[in-house]
Amino acid sequence: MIQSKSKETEDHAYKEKVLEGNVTQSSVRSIVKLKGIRKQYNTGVLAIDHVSLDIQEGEFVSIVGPSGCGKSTLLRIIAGLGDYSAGSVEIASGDAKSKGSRDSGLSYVFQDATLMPWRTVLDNVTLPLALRKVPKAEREAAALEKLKMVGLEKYADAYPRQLSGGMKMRVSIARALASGPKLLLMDEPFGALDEMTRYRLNSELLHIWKDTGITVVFVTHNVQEAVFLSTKVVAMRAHPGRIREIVAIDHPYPRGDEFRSSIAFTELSASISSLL
Ligand SMILES: Nc1ncnc2c1ncn2[C@@H]1O[C@H](COP(=O)(O)OP(=O)(O)OP(=O)(O)O)[C@@H](O)[C@H]1O
Repeated sequence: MIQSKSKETEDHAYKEKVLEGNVTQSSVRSIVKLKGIRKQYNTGVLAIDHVSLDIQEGEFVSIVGPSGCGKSTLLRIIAGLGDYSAGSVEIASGDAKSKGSRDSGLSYVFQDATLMPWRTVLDNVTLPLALRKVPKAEREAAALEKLKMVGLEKYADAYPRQLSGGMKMRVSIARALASGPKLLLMDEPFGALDEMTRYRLNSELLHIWKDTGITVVFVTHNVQEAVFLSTKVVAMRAHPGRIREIVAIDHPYPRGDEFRSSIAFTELSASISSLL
């Protein structure tokens, strides 16, 4: 008898192949496909133009570029949170223009943790599931699992004011993961954190990425952060925002301090910085 593999097993196997750099053209599945995107705001500002980008399942893609080059505009378009003036957006099997983020299996993490101060950590993480009418026991179990993933299960009953900046961001990430998205969009999530905390959260994020098999699109000003995290770095230039170059970061995972202090890391960071 032929047994079909479960979706989870298939996703895991696929992810392992991506991590090993062992994905052939025929096994690659696009999760984000942007073609010729142009966005002109009604103020007349042409934020981005001619942006085409293909992101495969399981990738960790960072977008870097100078302030105002359209990174957030692009991320919002992928999320279905903002419209565009020309081009096409396909997210997995849908078009971001017609699908809200809640329906298309994606979550968004902002620079500010945006937690509700009157709700406990657990109640903040369960919120997206409560809005979807997921039963209480089920949503609390899912939230606790994600809090455990970010190392905060002991703080489930705490309030946001009792947490440090890094802990608040972990809660925000747990909340984004609670609905089990396939695609995680992150807009400068660690921009406000000190360097030590940022390094720690970078490593934790890579663990989560590996464990969940999720695809991540990550906006940052910080070229070193992009190189450390990513399978691929998208370097943008401004006025209007366009993709200057897409640089593959071939260094294997898991990545740690030895990668950060390597010559390859320094060279990649310098060559990407020179593009901006
Ligand atoms: N709602 C808006 N209305 C009008 N113009 C906007 C709006 N949002 C962004 N812009 C303009 O579009 C351009 C791109 O902005 P965007 O915020 O996407 O850039 P960014 O690369 O994310 O910048 P930063 O790194 O500073 O956050 C900028 O010139 C900005 O002023």
